[in-house]
Amino acid sequence: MQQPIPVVIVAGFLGSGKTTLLNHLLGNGAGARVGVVVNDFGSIGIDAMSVAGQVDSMVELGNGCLCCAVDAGGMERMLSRLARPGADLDVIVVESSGLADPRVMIRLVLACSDPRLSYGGLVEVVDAAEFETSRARHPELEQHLRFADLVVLNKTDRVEQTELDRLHATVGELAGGTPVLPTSHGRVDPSLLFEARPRTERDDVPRQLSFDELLREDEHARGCDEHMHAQYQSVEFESDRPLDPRALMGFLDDRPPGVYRMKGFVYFGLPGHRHKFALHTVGNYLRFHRTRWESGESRRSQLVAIGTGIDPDSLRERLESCAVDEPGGDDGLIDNGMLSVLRFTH
Ligand SMILES: Nc1nc2c(ncn2[C@@H]2O[C@H](COP(=O)(O)OP(=O)(O)OP(=O)(O)O)[C@@H](O)[C@H]2O)c(=O)[nH]1
Repeated sequence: MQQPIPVVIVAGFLGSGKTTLLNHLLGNGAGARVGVVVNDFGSIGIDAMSVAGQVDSMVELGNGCLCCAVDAGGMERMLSRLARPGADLDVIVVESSGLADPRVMIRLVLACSDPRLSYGGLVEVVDAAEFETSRARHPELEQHLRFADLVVLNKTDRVEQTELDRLHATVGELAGGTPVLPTSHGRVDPSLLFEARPRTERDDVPRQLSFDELLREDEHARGCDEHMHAQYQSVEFESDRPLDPRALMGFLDDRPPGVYRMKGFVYFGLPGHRHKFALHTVGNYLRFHRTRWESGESRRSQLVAIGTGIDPDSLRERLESCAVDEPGGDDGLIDNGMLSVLRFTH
């Protein structure tokens, strides 16, 4: 019989770099056929749009956290669909939402009885620049490290070397001996992940909580209220009208309180700047990336804001006020506002 397809879970807090890592794997997999399950917390599938086109086979689950929106049967159906004969996948990567509980994700994969599938390990992505702030707010993030088979300490370019060394040690300690790989932009050698042995097979690594304990723990039965995502909300905004760059930058400089993460695509519609601009904010971090519109894709902006205590109406109102009928307006200024966007564009 053929070897079962390993199912690797990629988890990590909001904006830590999971999609970036996934895209790196897809682009550098040395010919490996990769199937993907993507899960967005918001109802607009920004992550799915960010990986589409590169992946051999994808299942998308939007509007809810995989760990609560899907039961074991649902997970098995999704994975079995990807593992269908003919798809000939080498690995399936499940990218969980930034608010999912990795323990639940592991349990869902382990509960699959399809012999074509096997659990391939948990990769926990940590944002080096935001970790200390995030774990102060969500101490459960420390626990998540303990279930990882590999911790990717991402965004090392955003911290000083001495701080990085300190973080590396702290994360390593919290992860209880699991390897910690410092990197930037998710540039992890794919062979590390596709060959990662699942935790069930590893007896040499000190653990604070055994795998059986993890499985026995019925924390999820206590309900979703105790998960991080119960505290979080997502607010979606879409517009067919172009957004004025100066107005949008004004909004981004003064983001509504409670917004931790924003992502999506922006259409400015200005001459020379008609690309699809991907927007990401994580904490104070702000970046645009130029991407391409698919052929036939309508030129529009789609944004998702994720955070706590956001007033959805006022957020949408403020974004709506950035939309214009005619890009560029007629103020006669040479700088049409794009300079401030381009300063944050990579
Ligand atoms: N400076 C820097 N930016 C990074 C790095 N890795 C990812 N980013 C950026 O961080 C932002 C968020 O990255 P994503 O890969 O979308 O993060 P994510 O974990 O998938 O986000 P959610 O799915 O919303 O939880 C994007 O702008 C990335 O380009 C890195 O190593 N360094």
